Amino acid sequence: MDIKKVGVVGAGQMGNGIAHVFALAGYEVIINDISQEALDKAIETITRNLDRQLSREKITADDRDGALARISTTLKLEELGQTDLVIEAATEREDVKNAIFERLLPHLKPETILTSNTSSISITRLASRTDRPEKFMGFHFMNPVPVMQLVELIRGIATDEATYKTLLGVVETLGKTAASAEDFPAFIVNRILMPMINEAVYTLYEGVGSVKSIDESMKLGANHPMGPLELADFIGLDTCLAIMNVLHDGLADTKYRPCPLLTKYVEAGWLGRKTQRGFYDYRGETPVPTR
Ligand SMILES: CC(=O)CC(=O)SCCNC(=O)CCNC(=O)[C@H](O)C(C)(C)COP(=O)(O)OP(=O)(O)OC[C@H]1O[C@@H](n2cnc3c(N)ncnc32)[C@H](O)[C@@H]1OP(=O)(O)O
Ligand SMILES: NC(=O)C1=CN([C@@H]2O[C@H](COP(=O)(O)OP(=O)(O)OC[C@H]3O[C@@H](n4cnc5c(N)ncnc54)[C@H](OP(=O)(O)O)[C@@H]3O)[C@@H](O)[C@H]2O)C=CC1
Repeated sequence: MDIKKVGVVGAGQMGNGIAHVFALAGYEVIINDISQEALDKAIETITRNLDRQLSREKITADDRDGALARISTTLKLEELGQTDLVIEAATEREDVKNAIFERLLPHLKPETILTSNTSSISITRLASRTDRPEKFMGFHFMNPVPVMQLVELIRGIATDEATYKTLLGVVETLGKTAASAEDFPAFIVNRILMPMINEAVYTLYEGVGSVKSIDESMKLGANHPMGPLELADFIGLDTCLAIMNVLHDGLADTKYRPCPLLTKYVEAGWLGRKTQRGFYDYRGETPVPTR
């Protein structure tokens, strides 16, 4: 199938990154969100990140202007009706995603491929609630999308070969690398990454180390580009907790139990960078550890 027009649902950090890379690769992109403020912020962020790529000579001014001209935004989900591919990148909650698909489906062309950027939720279960499980896939980008090379492709039990091949081709046009993962809780990257982050939170909770010493240890001792707590703040603590809950429920093993301290931060609304407070406080000039 020839993909030209792409719809992105959810204008958060993943939605804006996904819109950015598709527009830069020449696709027409329409972004939907429930909040006008989120849509405005997404355009602002995309512009800033394109400018950054321009200043580092990764792209030309024409590339930047072309990409921005190919992106539009809407509060009306039905305006995604004429797209060839939809990527749902809204909040990591199954009820939110199901409600989006339910409202969107009556407006979609029958041949449109429907995907979710979910970090952890069963693709088979999400697909089964739609009218096109054979044209439904997990399309999992990594954060920050313009920088990270990997895209995980997750086939549900009913996904057909044509859909998989189309998305493989799309990943190639983005200049990224696809890895196939089976449809089990949190797929590959988060099955491995999230228990590490959760363990870092336990290490903090049990007083083995401070925020600073835990992050420094993993950066300088294991060569990670970010410490695990800094990375958790970057991903979003609500998303980290949601993924741990999917692992815990889906694999029924106590080794995946979310750390109570992670739960407490989420209960406080301290979700990391996106709310300016998490394991670090980002409200000043430089991030300050909160413990
Ligand atoms: C939760 C899930 O479901 C799955 C996930 O995504 S898990 C999260 C996966 N992501 C990670 O693990 C990220 C780990 N962190 C990193 O790799 C790095 O810290 C980082 C790439 C984010 C930043 O790197 P850094 O060296 O500290 O910062 P910085 O020098 O500003 O940026 C590095 C490059 O990326 C570019 N960049 C950073 N963010 C960018 C963005 N949002 N858009 C465009 N370019 C960006 C910079 O321009 C810079 O480019 P050059 O190499 O050409 O100079
Ligand atoms: N953060 C990460 O590192 C990664 C996240 N993901 C996945 O991507 C998805 C999005 O995550 P992320 O971008 O971080 O989350 P954010 O919280 O940054 O953004 C989510 C956006 O979706 C919006 N939204 C909520 N409900 C709806 C709806 N019904 N219709 C349209 N938009 C809606 C939110 O609006 P509002 O704020 O008003 O609620 C918000 O703007 C999740 O499934 C997550 O698991 C995948 C890879 C990496």
